[in-house]
Amino acid sequence: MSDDKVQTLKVKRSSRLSGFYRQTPESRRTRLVESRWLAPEEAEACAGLGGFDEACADAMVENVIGLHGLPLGVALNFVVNAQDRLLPMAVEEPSIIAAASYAARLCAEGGGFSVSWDEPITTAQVQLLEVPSLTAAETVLRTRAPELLAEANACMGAMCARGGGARELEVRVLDATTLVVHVHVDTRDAMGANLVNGLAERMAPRLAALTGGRVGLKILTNLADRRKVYVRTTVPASALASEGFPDGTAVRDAILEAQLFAEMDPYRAVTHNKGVMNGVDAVLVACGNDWRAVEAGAHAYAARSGVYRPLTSWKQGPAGELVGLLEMPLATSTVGGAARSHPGVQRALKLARVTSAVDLAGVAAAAGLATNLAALKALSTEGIQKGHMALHARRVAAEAGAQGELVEIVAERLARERVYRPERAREILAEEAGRKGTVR
Ligand SMILES: CC(C)(COP(=O)([O-])OP(=O)([O-])OC[C@H]1O[C@@H](n2cnc3c(N)ncnc32)[C@H](O)[C@@H]1OP(=O)([O-])[O-])[C@@H](O)C(=O)NCCC(=O)NCCSC(=O)C[C@@](C)(O)CC(=O)[O-]
Ligand SMILES: NC(=O)C1=CN([C@@H]2O[C@H](COP(=O)(O)OP(=O)(O)OC[C@H]3O[C@@H](n4cnc5c(N)ncnc54)[C@H](O)[C@@H]3O)[C@@H](O)[C@H]2O)C=CC1
Repeated sequence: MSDDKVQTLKVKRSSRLSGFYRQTPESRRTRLVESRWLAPEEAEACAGLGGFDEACADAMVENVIGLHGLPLGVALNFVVNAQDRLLPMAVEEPSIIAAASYAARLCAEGGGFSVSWDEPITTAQVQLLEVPSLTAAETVLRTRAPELLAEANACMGAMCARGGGARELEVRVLDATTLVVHVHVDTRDAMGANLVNGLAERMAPRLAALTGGRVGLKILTNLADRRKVYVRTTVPASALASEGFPDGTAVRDAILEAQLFAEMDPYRAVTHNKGVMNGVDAVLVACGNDWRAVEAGAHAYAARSGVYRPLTSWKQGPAGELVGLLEMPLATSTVGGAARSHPGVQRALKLARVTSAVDLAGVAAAAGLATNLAALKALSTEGIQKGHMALHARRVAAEAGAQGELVEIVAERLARERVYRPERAREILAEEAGRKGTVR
């Protein structure tokens, strides 16, 4: 066994880092080193732009004129499949990381998150138009499927050697003369977009020759419904009690009502799902994944019945507990894409102890179930404004010109007054700066 593995077994890292949010970024990094989540040099490398520079950026996209930063935080308290995890989150919106950490703490009281997943299948679509006989085309494709899959695998030896490869060929009829051929490929730790797009282009002429059709588009589908992730969590009703809401069962019932609202009304379901994507996207962005692909797939999946529905479901369990489930397509990667070219991505994956693409999908989905729970709990009790705006107040204070400890002082006063206007922030700042004799 490697030294690293022995170390991992000896040191059980906790994701509960009490008081973390009251620390400075620098002392938080030190804390991650002390608690053995990061090596000292990794923690140091997180500072600033984390080693991301113009040369990296210029190699990544086109027409680069500079860099664009986002805050990188960590969500605490996650226990996923009985293992403590810290989740890196890159996001511009205040209160999401706090919400994820808060809900993960509630879920930890019921044992955390149980996560499972499908094989990492990415699907290529080859469109065939003007097919003379759909019946004959379907028959020939089904008969030749083993041979076509073998040919597909012959052009991706390295992927097959990793345990991936083409798994199934599916034929779908779109109209009287149009077929689409799906090639389902296990792409292991890659999202697999470039791989299956290349495969679709290679296979298309042969598919056209076999069916007599004309080749149309050749591209993956982002409705990755063969690549789903499943998360379950349980929160004891007693854990839901909070200041001003001492009856946890009443909070649970209010969350169940909120769930019903989302099930009955697509206008509400969209916002409900935005609360899920708050957590999912923040983890995906930190880990350099294609969140647009995941977003597109998630919403198509939410509407698969013909009506847009919530991605999560909250129910009452047999012992009165709150049981939450999330099922969604989640095509992730730990190789390829930005993983190669962005130094922060490798660090984020390491901090989260991500072992594979499906593992990343599992923790991102756990984050999504958590942010959904936090939002529903806030909405069902004190309302979203109190917690969210209290954190938003820090941004208002900073925008008004507050620096250092004055950010917290001004933000606290804004939150107490429940007024978040920039002019009020400037007034408070002038008072506080005057009181401290501080030049801002
Ligand atoms: C914001 C909280 C967590 C406060 O909630 P609270 O009850 O005031 O928190 P607390 O002081 O009791 O602390 C509980 C834990 O929360 C975390 N926490 C607490 N404060 C911080 C902080 N400053 N920074 C980092 N973490 C924080 C931290 O983990 C802490 O545990 P501790 O470490 O003390 O043991 C709560 O009000 C909440 O979850 N609100 C929901 C916020 C939210 O969903 N924001 C997203 C923006 S709104 C939106 O986009 C989605 C929405 C709402 O439209 C979706 C929908 O409609 O369904
Ligand atoms: N509609 C969409 O979603 C589209 C997305 N894209 C973009 O394509 C990129 C993702 O495509 P990929 O093919 O995943 O990336 P990629 O082209 O960087 O390929 C990843 C490669 O890594 C190699 N690899 C090394 N170790 C591996 C392992 N353990 N498991 C699997 N592969 C391993 C394989 O050769 C694999 O093909 C993203 O940047 C995405 O934004 C591109 C076109 C369309």
